[in-house]
Amino acid sequence: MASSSQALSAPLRTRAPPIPFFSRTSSSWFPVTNRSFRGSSGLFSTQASSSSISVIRANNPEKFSCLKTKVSTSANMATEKKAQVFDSEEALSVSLAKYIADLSEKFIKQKGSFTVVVSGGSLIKSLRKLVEAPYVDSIDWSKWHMFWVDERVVPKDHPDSNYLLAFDSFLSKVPIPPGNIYAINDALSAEGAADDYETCIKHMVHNGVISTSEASGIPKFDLMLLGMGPDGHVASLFPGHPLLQEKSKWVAFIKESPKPPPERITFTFPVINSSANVVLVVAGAGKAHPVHVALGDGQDPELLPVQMVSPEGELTWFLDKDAASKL
Ligand SMILES: O=C1O[C@H](COP(=O)(O)O)[C@@H](O)[C@H](O)[C@H]1O
Repeated sequence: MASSSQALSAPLRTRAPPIPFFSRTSSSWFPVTNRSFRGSSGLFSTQASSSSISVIRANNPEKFSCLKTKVSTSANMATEKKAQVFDSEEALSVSLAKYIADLSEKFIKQKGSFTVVVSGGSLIKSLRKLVEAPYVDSIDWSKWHMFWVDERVVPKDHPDSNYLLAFDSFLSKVPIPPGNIYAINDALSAEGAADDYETCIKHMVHNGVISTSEASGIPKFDLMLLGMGPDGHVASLFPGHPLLQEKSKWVAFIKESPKPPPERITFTFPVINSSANVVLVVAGAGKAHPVHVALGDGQDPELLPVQMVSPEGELTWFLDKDAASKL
């Protein structure tokens, strides 16, 4: 990475690996031109409606059931939602690790790299089986490129940092090259950090590490691993917030997050919905309502952000039985 040699200006725990920052002063940025943003197409339509749901009992005894939902997002486009429901969060994390390892192998074979976006929160704990045998040894970590769907604007050694959370339970246990870990620049303001991260993404698109959607030119990550809050928020996109409608920025900032800390940066729906694969990992009874609204016939007075997740590629839900209890 052009800027990977730039030293961290913020204090970091000594055990944290050096991570690249993306500065506007770098001479290596290449502006992405001739790329059109997707307009108000059905891909991030807010009016998704279920057309068919089938529930299949899976063979795996640890797996409670498998549910497939075909969701129409516009007259001519459809995203198939797949949901797997597990008896326990433990069983969920075992199956999630295999799912990710299989995708890693497929993309590395196809294109020589694997671009993975993670959220913060409980998702990170559900990745724990990936850093155990057999995956810790079988995955080609050197080909991984890791990004964040959202980050809190706090120093990297702050307990609220999504980077620190991922570092402690995941990054510190696998040999992803430090230059392939794209954390935000925590020395900047929220606005500055969002701009800087978008510039980083453009650079990675330009150098071919991140693919783009043929339809829109928007970055198309190989895998986006999302959590969801009890209010149905994903990334730092909260119910009723104007950022839900952001269509031109790839990375936006928020200074008044309803969930602390208030200052954050986040990928926007055009980027989330360009992904080749989105996985929504949700566990716990406290999240049963938004799951019911997004996948079943539950109602909410307002459109939940999670209902707007409708990627070009595949959307797969990993649920434990408590989160799926209202389905
Ligand atoms: O604040 C955030 O919350 C969501 C959901 O977190 P969870 O602990 O309820 O799973 C998370 O996905 C996001 O990355 C984070 O910044």
